[in-house]
Amino acid sequence: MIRQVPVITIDGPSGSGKGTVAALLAAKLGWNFLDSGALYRLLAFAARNHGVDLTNEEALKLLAAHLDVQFGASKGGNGMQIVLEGEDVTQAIRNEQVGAGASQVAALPVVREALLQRQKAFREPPGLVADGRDMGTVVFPDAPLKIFLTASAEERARRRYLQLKGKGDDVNLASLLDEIRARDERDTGREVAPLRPADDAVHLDSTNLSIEQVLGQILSEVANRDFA
Ligand SMILES: Nc1ncnc2c1ncn2[C@@H]1O[C@H](COP(=O)(O)OP(=O)(O)OP(=O)(O)O)[C@@H](O)[C@H]1O
Ligand SMILES: Nc1ccn([C@H]2C[C@H](O)[C@@H](COP(=O)(O)O)O2)c(=O)n1
Repeated sequence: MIRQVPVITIDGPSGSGKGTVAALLAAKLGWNFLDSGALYRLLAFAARNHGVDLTNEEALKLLAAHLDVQFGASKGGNGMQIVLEGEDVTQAIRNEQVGAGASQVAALPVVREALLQRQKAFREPPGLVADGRDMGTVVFPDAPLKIFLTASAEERARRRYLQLKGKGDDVNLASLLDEIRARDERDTGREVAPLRPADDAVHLDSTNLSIEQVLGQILSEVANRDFA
């Protein structure tokens, strides 16, 4: 029997910590890493650069199909560098405005279809850790381990506040909580590939867990499975 390249999916709402934990897990296992949210963020960012309206489905479909992006190791070697049309946008795509735009374009079926193969192509030996909203339900439904990572909206807003404040951004906790709730509503309420746990997902609530504790619990799940 031919074995498929193994995939571990980590889905969940914004700020639950899935990106952080997925990157650490991929590094620990020596596997590839897909930050699928970055693709939607890149599309929203590129649309703004090209003056494309976020409701213009035809233009977005074209832009998504031809997105000129490279993912590589960051110069320090401890993260990912994202280059869009020759420009390093690693930090520029990480604000809440781009996140909201990403959530808006992600609700369009033509956009999701245009980005689907690009995501599947990350499935390369020896394995893949993929984080997002529909990794376990749509993109890699046969993944042998699926995690659904959550945390309370208040805790997620607090984390985002600390993260952005740490970068020197001028942020307001109440506004961040509103933005997180609005994004949750859009991501869970859309018709196509909504944020929801796969039927066979392992649920993890990280509200009262440190990053190390979350990683430890996922590694226990990995140890219980045969990924050879
Ligand atoms: N368990 C945790 N405890 C405390 N802080 C955490 C925890 N997990 C993640 N964080 C911090 O919360 C912030 C958001 O985490 P991260 O970007 O990984 O979330 P995310 O779910 O990938 O969000 P998004 O979907 O918006 O990209 C980061 O600053 C990260 O260091
Ligand atoms: N698999 C995915 C990943 C992301 N999105 C959308 C919804 C999010 O609000 C937005 C930004 O994602 P983030 O970088 O915050 O994880 O992109 C999606 O629909 N499906």
